[in-house]
Amino acid sequence: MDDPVLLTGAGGRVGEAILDGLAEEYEWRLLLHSPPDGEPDHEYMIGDVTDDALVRAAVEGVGAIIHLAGDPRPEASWDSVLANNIDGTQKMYEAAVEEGVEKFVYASSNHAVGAFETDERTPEMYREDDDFLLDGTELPRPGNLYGVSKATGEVLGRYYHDTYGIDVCNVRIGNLTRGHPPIDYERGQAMWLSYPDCAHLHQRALEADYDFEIVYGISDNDRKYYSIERAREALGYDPQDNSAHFDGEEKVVEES
Ligand SMILES: NC(=O)C1=CN([C@@H]2O[C@H](COP(=O)(O)OP(=O)(O)OC[C@H]3O[C@@H](n4cnc5c(N)ncnc54)[C@H](O)[C@@H]3O)[C@@H](O)[C@H]2O)C=CC1
Ligand SMILES: O=C1O[C@H](COP(=O)(O)O)[C@@H](O)[C@H](O)[C@H]1O
Repeated sequence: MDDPVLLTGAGGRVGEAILDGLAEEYEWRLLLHSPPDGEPDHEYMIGDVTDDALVRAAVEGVGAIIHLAGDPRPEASWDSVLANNIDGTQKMYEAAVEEGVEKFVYASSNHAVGAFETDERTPEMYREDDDFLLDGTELPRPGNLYGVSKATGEVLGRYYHDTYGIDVCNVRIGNLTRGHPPIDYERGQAMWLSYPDCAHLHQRALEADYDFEIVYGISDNDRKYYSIERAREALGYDPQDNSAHFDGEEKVVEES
């Protein structure tokens, strides 16, 4: 990707993981919601993704967008996800197709399919010996309004891809934590995404050739109930981390 890459929600956790790993790999344009504490190392703009004029200015001249901005709280209200997640994503897509942006990488979520985790399946499905596996071909099944907003973002991508041809990669991100997997949280360990694997996955989403994809964004965890085969096949994703290699905060197995 030779053109600049727009990273929305750049001041958040996923943005931090991506910039940690890929700061030098691209010419970044960051979209921040509020003024940063220090001076960022990259070009940046400040504003809200529901602001048409700001969004158009942010998208001008970029070749790709990684769209992270939004309300990430599973308990977020309808008013919040309607504005920040759904309307904001639609405005990003509209500006992207008008500007001729090639690739749109969208931060979807495990919560788009959270209602597959029924009382009958849990907690067994979070364990290594259970064979329940979602692969991205299933219909969304959100368990909260935040999940509804993430599924809606995926459908917006389907529409803008089918109608305007923009390449779209929806990443159903699991549970991103820095350094080690969540502790005493089987579900979080099953869907752990390490910071380095997060950066690598987004790099592959910027570099690979595809049309419209839905992939799961997790590390190569033994416990997984999300398949990462589509991410491997379509993007060339090759995760290096596995929550089973940790005992609490300690890494107890080194990869060979
Ligand atoms: N952290 C995780 O484990 C997961 C994150 N995601 C998704 O990844 C994306 C980023 O999540 P995090 O980095 O964890 O959240 P975060 O809250 O750390 O970062 C989100 C950023 O977006 C900004 N933002 C929110 N509304 C905005 C608006 N209307 N206009 C402009 N900026 C706005 C916030 O100020 C914040 O800097 C979200 O879309 C979230 O749904 C999905 C699954 C898991
Ligand atoms: O979509 C998201 O999912 C992660 C993991 O969900 P959780 O219910 O196990 O916490 C969450 O941490 C993150 O904030 C959210 O955006």
